[in-house]
Amino acid sequence: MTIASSNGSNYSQSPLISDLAEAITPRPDRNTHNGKQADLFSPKEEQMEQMMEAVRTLILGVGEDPEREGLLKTPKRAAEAMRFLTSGYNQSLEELVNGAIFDEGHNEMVLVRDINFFSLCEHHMLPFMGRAHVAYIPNQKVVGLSKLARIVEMYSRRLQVQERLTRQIAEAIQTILEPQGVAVVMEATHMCMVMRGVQKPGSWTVTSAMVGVFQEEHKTREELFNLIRHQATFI
Ligand SMILES: Nc1nc2c(ncn2[C@@H]2O[C@H](COP(=O)(O)OP(=O)(O)OP(=O)(O)O)[C@@H](O)[C@H]2O)c(=O)[nH]1
Ligand SMILES: [Zn+2]
Repeated sequence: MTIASSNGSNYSQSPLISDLAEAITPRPDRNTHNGKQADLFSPKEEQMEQMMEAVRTLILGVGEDPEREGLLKTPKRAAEAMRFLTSGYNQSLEELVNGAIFDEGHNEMVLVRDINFFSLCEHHMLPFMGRAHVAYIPNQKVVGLSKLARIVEMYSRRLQVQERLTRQIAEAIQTILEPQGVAVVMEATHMCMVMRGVQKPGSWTVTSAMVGVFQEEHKTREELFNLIRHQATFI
């Protein structure tokens, strides 16, 4: 059995080479200069301009003045922040794993507990955050431990619902390792339930996704939940 604990999110992200840019229809007025097609903006720059414009509209919408000194750079800052918070769209599982799969002949449970994550709920685009616990029972092959945290990071940095996020992490591990089983448990607090709406600070949502032996065997699930509950005293 292997247990690792992680505080997650301090590694750098992949460069932002945007797939999203392609999904946004180019604005002909921006691409035409003196009747000719001019490459004045790369898709990424154009997308950034559009996001900044949207933030200016929001600032106006709340009754503020986007020309006020303190708000002048806010559209740029907010657009860059949003890009970072959704940077998981620009990563792929293959790139992220980077071949770090090892044939160790290890067949006991591996658990990385307490992986911090931050995501955005797709309904309100407000943060939800908490801890992910990721376990699998190998079928000979193991993956580099940090890659489990990176998978959590990649799917978290998107517009999400917690249930889908939990399932996508489990499916990704199933895809890369074909293990005997995968379990993902996520505990999160949603700002859309805390700062607005029903306003319930202190509420935690727990979701799980169980695959293979974790789904089939009660004993294996029980072992997992004991390990998640167990407080580490050795660090
Ligand atoms: N299942 C699920 N629901 C979520 C998640 N994040 C936010 N929600 C919920 O999405 C629902 C959206 O409900 P709506 O009635 O369309 O929106 P709303 O009027 O803003 O809802 P309230 O939050 O109740 O004020 C709310 O119940 C949120 O709590 C999530 O990760 N999973
Ligand atoms: Zn929400």
